[in-house]
Amino acid sequence: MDLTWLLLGLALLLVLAFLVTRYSAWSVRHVFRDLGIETPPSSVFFGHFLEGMKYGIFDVQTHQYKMFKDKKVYGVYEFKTPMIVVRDLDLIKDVCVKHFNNFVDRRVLLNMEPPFHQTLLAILGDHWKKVRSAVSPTFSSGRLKKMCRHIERNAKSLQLVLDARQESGEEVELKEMMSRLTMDTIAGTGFGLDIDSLREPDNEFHTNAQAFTKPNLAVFIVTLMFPFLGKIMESMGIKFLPQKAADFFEKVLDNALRERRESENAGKMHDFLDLMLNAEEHGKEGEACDKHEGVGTLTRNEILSQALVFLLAGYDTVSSVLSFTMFLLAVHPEHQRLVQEELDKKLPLDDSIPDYETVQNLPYLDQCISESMRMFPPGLILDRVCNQEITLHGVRFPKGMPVVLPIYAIHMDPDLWENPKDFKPERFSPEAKESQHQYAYFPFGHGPRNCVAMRLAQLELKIIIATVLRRFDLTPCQKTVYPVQLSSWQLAANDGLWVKPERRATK
Ligand code: HEM
Repeated sequence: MDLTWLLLGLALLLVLAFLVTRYSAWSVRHVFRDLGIETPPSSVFFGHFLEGMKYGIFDVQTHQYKMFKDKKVYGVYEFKTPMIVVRDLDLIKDVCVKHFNNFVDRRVLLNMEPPFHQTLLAILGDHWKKVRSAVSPTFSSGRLKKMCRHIERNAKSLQLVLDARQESGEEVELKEMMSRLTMDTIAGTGFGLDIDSLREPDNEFHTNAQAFTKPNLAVFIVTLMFPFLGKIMESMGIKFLPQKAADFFEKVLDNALRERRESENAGKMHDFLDLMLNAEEHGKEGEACDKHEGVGTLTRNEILSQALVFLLAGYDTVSSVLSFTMFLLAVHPEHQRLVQEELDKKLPLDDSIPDYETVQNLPYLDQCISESMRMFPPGLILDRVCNQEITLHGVRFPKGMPVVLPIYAIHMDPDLWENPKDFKPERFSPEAKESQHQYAYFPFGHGPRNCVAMRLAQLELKIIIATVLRRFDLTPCQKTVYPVQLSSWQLAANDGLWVKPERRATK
């Protein structure tokens, strides 16, 4: 009898939750009508989410973008949340740069647990400004030069691994290999740690980082549908990100910070850790941000959060661009040859690893990397939230409205890029760039909230690709599948990115 009542109660609760959610979804259907913004047909309950499930995020983004070809913006519903998608490039400039103060924040759907809840990606307003100014100097030219030795060390390691593969005639799946390499590089550039997951398949650092790239999508979807259930699940220990991996990194980061504090090299390495320790001297955990003594002071949680985002934001992004660029060059040998000719001309004729100075002037390699990030940008969309109502180019952005900038669709727009599916590095030659709209290409975002580590990322990309292509020809192999079939949910090739390294005949 008790059980029957319990089940009945539960069923009633579910029906009630469904009705409330359905009603609240109905109650926002007028938003775009009131704003005079068109929106593709959608389900009241799911919004446009089901289309994403059915066709995948890439196709849905480009399809909706094409539907409103002559409009500055259009609207989409993520379940019941209305969001304005900006497709006009001048309006994108206004949102990201000219009227940045109205659009400082990103949407924070699911944040990490303390102590990692204050990453640059997630924090808001003045708090973000303070932390961003403390972190930005990490990527000055002087510091980047010092970080370079870690990139060079890992490039050497990659060279040895590729030597072995080519001797045994094995093919290489680039994404897997580049993920390991990137993790080793981040551990070095960020924390002064020497790890070698390239040659140690079960490296703990790498395994835990991998766990972070496979979050619990069910938690994410349920939170989108019923935000209140997200909080309940969290309190029950059902989390979006794996707690075991978070605990592992908290320990690693605390150890790295402690060892550095006690080391005689503290303050002399000029890397991210030094900078964070320097900022830590004045900050006290628990203080409200406005009570800090000024810009440049950080609490322990702020430091741990930035350290973790350094790991996470730099991992999948850099490894994706490395692997897609090398893959595209393998399937387009004519462009690979041009990169190699440039390397042969500009780099010393020995086996040394290219360094900070030597990769500064490799324009054709730059063009190939840019073209690869146009076709396969790791950040598919950017978002901002309007914090103060504003009307721009006749479009009213109400306070609190999420604003989406569809990077992938813009990079694939045939009106901006002729035959956008073709790999043509010539699009980024100095002459071609002059005729491009400055806001038609933004793999690192735009404006004050763009990628804080763009220069480090570009340095890593150039050193690693130059190291590989100086010594090897990358060629297609039996497992190579081109054109690339992207997964529906993330920037990943369904069939992998397979190539064969062959030692160059000329070297
Ligand atoms: C090719 C590699 C990379 C790409 C394509 C990339 C792309 C991006 C994009 C699109 C954004 C959002 C920008 C915006 O909203 O306007 C971003 C933000 C960010 N990225 Fe990167 N990123 C890369 C590498 C890295 C690396 C190596 C790190 C760290 C070491 C990093 C750390 C961050 C951080 C902390 C933010 C948030 C910045 C803020 O809100 O102030 N990224 N990145």
